[in-house]
Amino acid sequence: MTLPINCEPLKTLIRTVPDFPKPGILFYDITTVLKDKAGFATLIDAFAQYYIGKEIDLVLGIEARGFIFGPALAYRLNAGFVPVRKPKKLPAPTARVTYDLEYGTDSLEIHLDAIQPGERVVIVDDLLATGGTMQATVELVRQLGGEIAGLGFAIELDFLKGRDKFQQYDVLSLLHYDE
Ligand SMILES: O=P(O)(O)OC[C@H]1O[C@H](OP(=O)(O)OP(=O)(O)O)[C@H](O)[C@@H]1O
Ligand SMILES: Nc1ncnc2[nH]cnc12
Repeated sequence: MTLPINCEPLKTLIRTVPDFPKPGILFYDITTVLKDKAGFATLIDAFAQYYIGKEIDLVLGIEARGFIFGPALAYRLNAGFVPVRKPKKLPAPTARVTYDLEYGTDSLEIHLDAIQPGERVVIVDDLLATGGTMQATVELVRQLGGEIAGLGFAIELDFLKGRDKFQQYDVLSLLHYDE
């Protein structure tokens, strides 16, 4: 069996910004790893290695930062890509869910015809904090009858315990932070 890709060295490429976007929030900025060609490739390779062979039909990316990882991963898995978007961006009929964030509330939408019942879906995002965003997306997939094969994050903020919301799912986080 191939050893999992160790992403730990990429922590040196992730910038933390205090008090963004609000006082008291330590923001994990991925732009600094994205612009590093080996860093970005390592993240996509690590996701791909985990999901290859799991018969994934669709990769869903959550606006905005899930759009960075989702299409690259979908290409590697020979899967389709579906955008999950902030309200009023998608042109055709949608399902919508409203949710709480670490720093506010928001809504997400998906096209009603984006997933056929029984299709196997991986949902990706850059970061798991409270899990509200992913929980809303899981609800959208459930409404459309998709089968959730996995939830993938580049970064997990372990101390916010967002993972507890997804005990029945296969959650992959490439990097973990304890504070
Ligand atoms: O686990 P949660 O507490 O829900 O937080 C995680 C979400 O928050 C951030 O997105 P944000 O809502 O800031 O939107 P953006 O990607 O458009 O900046 C991040 O990219 C995740 O999607
Ligand atoms: N602390 C954080 N840093 C980056 N993105 C986030 N999304 C929610 N919390 C975040």
